[in-house]
Amino acid sequence: MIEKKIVGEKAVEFIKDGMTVGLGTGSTVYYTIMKLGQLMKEGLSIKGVPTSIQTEQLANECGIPLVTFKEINHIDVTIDGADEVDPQLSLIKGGGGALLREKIIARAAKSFIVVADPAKMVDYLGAFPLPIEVVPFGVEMTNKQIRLLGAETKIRSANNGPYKSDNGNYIIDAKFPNILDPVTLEQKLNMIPGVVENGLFNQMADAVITLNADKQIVVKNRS
Ligand SMILES: O=C(CO)[C@H](O)[C@H](O)COP(=O)(O)O
Repeated sequence: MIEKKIVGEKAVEFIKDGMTVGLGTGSTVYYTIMKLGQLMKEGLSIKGVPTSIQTEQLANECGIPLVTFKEINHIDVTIDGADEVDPQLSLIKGGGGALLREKIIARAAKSFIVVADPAKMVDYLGAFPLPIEVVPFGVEMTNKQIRLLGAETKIRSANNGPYKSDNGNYIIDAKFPNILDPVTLEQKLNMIPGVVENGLFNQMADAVITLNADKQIVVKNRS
C-alpha cells in the first residue's frame, strides 16, 4: 500500500546520526527500516532495538546493528505503527502480536513517533479488537474477567492452536464498544490477574505521521 510506504519512509527524518532507535513491528514501519538500511549504506550510523523477532530479522537483513537494554541507558526515538489512532493520539496496537515489547520500547524512548496510514485514524478507538497479552495459565478465567468489562473476546489462534507471542504468551482480542475512556480501560485491564499488558497506548505517542484527505503528509503532535 503506497500510503504505508510514504508515511513509513517519512519517519527517517526524525532519526539523526548516532541515535539508538526503537524499531517497531508491522507493514508500515517495514518501510522505515528498509529506508534506514539504505541510509546506513550511505553513511548513517545508528543502533536499533527491535520490538519483535520479525523486526530483528529484518534489521539484520538491512545491516542495522542491534543492541539490548543491557548495553544502553535509553532509546533516542522509537518508530512504530498502530492499528488505530484517536484525536488525542491514543493508540490501539498489537495487531501483529508484539504489543508487550512495543510498549516497553516506546516507554524507554525520549520520543515515540507513530507511522499510520489514513485508514488508522478514527474518532474513537474500538472498531479494531484490542489485543491483550495474557499468560497461558488460567487463560479461560482471564478471558472471563475481560468479558466482564464488556468485551466480546477471542483467544487468537494460529496453526490449529493458540497464537504464541515472542514472549510465549497468548493474545486475547477483545472487541469493546467505542472506547470512550481508554486511560481507565487500560488500568482496569492491567489489574486483571493473568493480563501481562494490553494494546492501549495512552499519552505515549509524541507525534503521528499520516496523510490528510488530499494525500499530503501531516505530522500530528500530541498537545
Ligand atoms: O502493533 C503492531 C504490531 O504488534 C503494529 O504496529 C500494528 O499492527 C500496525 O501494523 P501495520 O503497520 O502492519 O498496519
